[in-house]
Amino acid sequence: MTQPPVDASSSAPFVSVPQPAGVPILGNLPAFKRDMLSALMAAFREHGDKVRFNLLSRQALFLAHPDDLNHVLIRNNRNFTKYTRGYRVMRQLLGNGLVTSEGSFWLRQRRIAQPSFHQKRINAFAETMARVAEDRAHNWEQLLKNSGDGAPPVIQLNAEMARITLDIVGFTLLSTELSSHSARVNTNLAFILKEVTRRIRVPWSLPLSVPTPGNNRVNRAIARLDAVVETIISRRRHSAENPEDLLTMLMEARDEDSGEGMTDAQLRDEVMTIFLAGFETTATALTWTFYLLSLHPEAMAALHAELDQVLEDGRMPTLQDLPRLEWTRMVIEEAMRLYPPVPMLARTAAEDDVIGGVEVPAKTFIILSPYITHRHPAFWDEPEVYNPERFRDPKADRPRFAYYPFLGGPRQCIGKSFAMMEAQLVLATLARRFKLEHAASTPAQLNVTVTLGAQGDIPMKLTRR
Ligand code: HEM
Repeated sequence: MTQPPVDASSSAPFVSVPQPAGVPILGNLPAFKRDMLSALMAAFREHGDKVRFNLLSRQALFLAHPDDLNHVLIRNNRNFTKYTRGYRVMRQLLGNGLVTSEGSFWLRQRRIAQPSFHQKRINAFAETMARVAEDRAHNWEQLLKNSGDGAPPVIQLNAEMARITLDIVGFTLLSTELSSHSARVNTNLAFILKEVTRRIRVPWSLPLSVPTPGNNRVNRAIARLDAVVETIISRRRHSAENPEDLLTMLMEARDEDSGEGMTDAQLRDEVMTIFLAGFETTATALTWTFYLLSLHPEAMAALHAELDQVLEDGRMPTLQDLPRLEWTRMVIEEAMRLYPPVPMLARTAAEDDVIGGVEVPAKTFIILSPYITHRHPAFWDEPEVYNPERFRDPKADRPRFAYYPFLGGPRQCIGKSFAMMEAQLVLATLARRFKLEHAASTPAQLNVTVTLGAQGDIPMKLTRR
């Protein structure tokens, strides 16, 4: 379902877009502060594809229709920048790396990083990805052995997945073993992402330099992550080895004009970004994939049947197996439809524009949400129902932005192919040997920060297949 063609001369003024009722002065800000994703969903259900919000002094426009997403992310992408409050807070807390930077500086950094993500390069990571998952599988075997004939051991799913994906990013992109830092990176990053979200939702917050107890806690978490990043960089600087990885590319990059390399601070920000973007997201995708499989035994049985057929004699999966691990791909894609690891994104309109027939003034804050568009009833039958079959045909007749867990356009996730290959290999490696059953009596609750995690963690009973 596409929207009627736009005739700019007959476009509707911005104020004609429906707006949910808010409170005096603060407008819709309190509803956002309480639960932004639910506020967006309620507004979408009531008002449809475009909803206007009043956020204290700023006007925001939420867009759910794939045509409008195409306009913002591709057609007129240059007009939609990351100069938003959210990215500013992320920049303060996590630095000015690939995710948060803008303009010619971003483009230069993206060009430096791009070769590390070429398909050929990524293909060479397949073995490492499967091996890291296999190492974790040995650990799970040990847990099962230790439990003997007693109650099956219970693992914390997200922590397990984060450990695996952090190690994969470490070995493949930084040639560094990171699992010993896993708990520290996980805890501190989770805390910082929560803080980023809190700061975005309040009208103002004190700069980090003001030593309040809250700021001190944030600064300590940043310092702990910094210490891990600094160890990685300084070890490399003092090492005789020069592996062909992303870290080397970043360290050897020279400015075309000045011939200068990146400053230590910039290098730190890029490595921190790889932490932020490269492991938490894939861990979240795998967590929801396993969780949903545990709630849908028929989907789990289909997965096991596929793995038994493709990985004869229970061998480890390889790069060559990926095209035949079709159901494995489909359950991951359906999990990312229902629980996209990045549930909401924002942009700022640099200049006046017309989006889907509506005049949008410069400085309007634009809100996008894969979580909501992935449930758009015009593009998804029974959107709340778990059904991996939707993804059997990769060329299914859907508009480009009906499904966009990795975004699209120039700012599309640089790690898209890396992440899909990693998720398929990790899921195949683990699911061919184990069955995970949800071990809590109540369903997992969402924890919405920059990413879409579960509150607490998701306990899973571990058994051998
Ligand atoms: C399932 C896993 C993943 C999902 C769903 C995901 C999703 C996304 C999304 C939605 C964005 C756009 C963010 C924005 O506009 O602010 C993004 C950007 C990015 N992602 Fe991913 N990502 C995943 C895995 C990865 C991995 C494995 C890496 C690296 C190893 C990575 C590195 C990046 C980087 C560097 C950017 C910024 C790109 C740029 O603006 O040039 N991501 N990702």
